[in-house]
Formats: sequence, C-alpha cells, structure tokens
Amino acid sequence: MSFLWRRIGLSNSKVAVDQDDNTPPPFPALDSAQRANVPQIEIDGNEEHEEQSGVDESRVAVTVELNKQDMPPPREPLRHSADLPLPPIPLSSAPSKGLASVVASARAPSTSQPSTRPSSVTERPLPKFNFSNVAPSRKLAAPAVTAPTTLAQARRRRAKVALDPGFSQLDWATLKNSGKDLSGRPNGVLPVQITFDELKQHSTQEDAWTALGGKVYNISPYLRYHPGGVKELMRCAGRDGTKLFNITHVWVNYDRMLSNCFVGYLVPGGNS
Ligand code: HEM
Repeated sequence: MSFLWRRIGLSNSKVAVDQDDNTPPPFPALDSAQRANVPQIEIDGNEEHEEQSGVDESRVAVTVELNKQDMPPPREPLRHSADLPLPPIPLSSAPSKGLASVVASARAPSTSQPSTRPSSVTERPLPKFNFSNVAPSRKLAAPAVTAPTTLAQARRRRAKVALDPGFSQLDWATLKNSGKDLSGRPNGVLPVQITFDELKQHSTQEDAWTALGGKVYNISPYLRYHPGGVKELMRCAGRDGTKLFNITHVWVNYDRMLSNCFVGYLVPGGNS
C-alpha cells in the first residue's frame, strides 16, 4: 500500500490517497452482466455471511441446476386438419351436389355424420414428466435481483451524481467536437514522454493527469462532466488509472472521449 499526499479542491488542504486503491465503486449495478464473472458463492441464509465476506447480497448468484439428459422428449408435432386424409365421398351425393360443397362437407363433417377420421392419427397425450427428479449437473447463474426496500438502502447501493447544468455527456461531446485542445500543453507542443514521477506531480483538480492504457490524459477539463462524479474520477489522478477504470466501466471508450485531452505517453522511469 503506497500513499500519495494530494491537495483537494481549491483549499489546497492535503489528504493521503492510497495509490493502490482499486476498490470498485457501486457501478455498474452489482448484479449486472458486467460483473457476472465475479466468483459465485452459495446462499446460506446467514446475514452475517455478507459481513464476513464483504460481499453484497445483491452480488450473490443463485445456482440453478439442471440436467439436460433428464429433459422430457419433445412433443410430436400436431398435424393440421388439412394434412389428414380425406374421408371417402359418398357416391350418392356426388352427382346432385356441386364439387365444392362435396369437398367442404368432406373436410368438415356435419355433426349428424359420424366422424370418419382414422383412429391412427388421433392426438397422443403428452408424456408425463416429473420435474422433481431433475438431477443437478449444469450450473446456470441467475443474479439475485433484490429491490431496495428503503430510500437509504437505494442511496447506498447507487448514489447517482447530479451533474451541474451544462455538464452533460452531450455538452462534453459538443466541447470535444469543437476541436479545442484540452491537453493543457502549450499550443503546438507534440505529445511528450511522461514518467511516473512526472505523472504524480499532476494530482490536483486544476491539474489532474491520469494514465490509461499507456497514454496520459489531462482529465481536469472532464472532471465536472464525469457521470460518476469528480470524487470518483479524482481517484485515478496522478497515477495509472487503467485498472480502476477497467474494473468500473471497461466499455467506455476513453480514448475517443478524451482525445483532445491527450498529453503524451507513459514511459518507464521513476516509481510507479
Ligand atoms: C478518465 C477516465 C474516465 C472516463 C472517461 C469515464 C467516463 C465515464 C462515463 C462515460 C460514464 C457513463 C457510463 C455508463 O453510463 O455506461 C461513467 C460512469 C461512471 N464512472 Fe467513469 N470514467 C472515467 C474514470 C472513472 C474512474 C477512475 C472511476 C472511479 C472509480 C469512475 C467511476 C464511475 C462511476 C461510479 C460511474 C457511474 C455513474 C452512474 O451512476 O451512472 N470513472 N464514467
């Protein structure tokens, strides 16, 4: 565990920030598909279990077990009445009635006529299947969806950050697409090589750099636009934020979002 003293806000007061703190924030939702690869644990109905393991109950996956081999055989497809062989046309009625009415009466026999349907094509009853005999073999993970019951619980699970007016993702896209250089470098200076020691110097809100995938970005202009809030984003300021970023939302295309904020490449040198 290594600590870095970081100035907070405009007050210049300093706090110790754990450089190795990659604890994921409560986003994405703890029972989401993104987190589906977290190790599963069995439910034991013991509330204390959560406390001990540090696992939120909503992360617990219910284990449903099915055995494919024990599934009932597929039902035989029903035959359409049009596929059934036509009953013999009574010869006596053929000359007097039109052909169409003869065919119609043959397909839909009147109630007065006894059915001529061959007994071999009568519908077979479905085979009986006892689901209690299903043996466990194949595991399917179904996330336990537990709706928060109180307002406090809901807040604890997912505290939504209220962005200031004019700082939506759309506003950021507009600013970015304006082509303005947001790297903070003097105009015309080419991307530079940045060591870890240099990176650490940029850890305040007014001058925050982070390294993502080997590239260093000036995240100060983006702070107030970040849907997860300034505080969360500042956790990766002055250090390599790749791990924390990927744990949180690997699907976000940071390279495109922060293209105007690109400062340079992270190179070995200094202490990481
Ligand atoms: C500089 C890199 C980062 C960029 C460009 C970025 C961008 C974004 C974007 C676009 C979203 C919305 C994603 C979505 O709704 O699917 C988001 C959400 C979020 N981000 Fe980041 N992020 C960055 C770093 C971080 C870091 C380091 C953390 C902290 C651990 C973090 C925490 C969050 C959280 C908690 C949300 C969820 C907000 C909500 O409740 O909707 N982000 N971020």
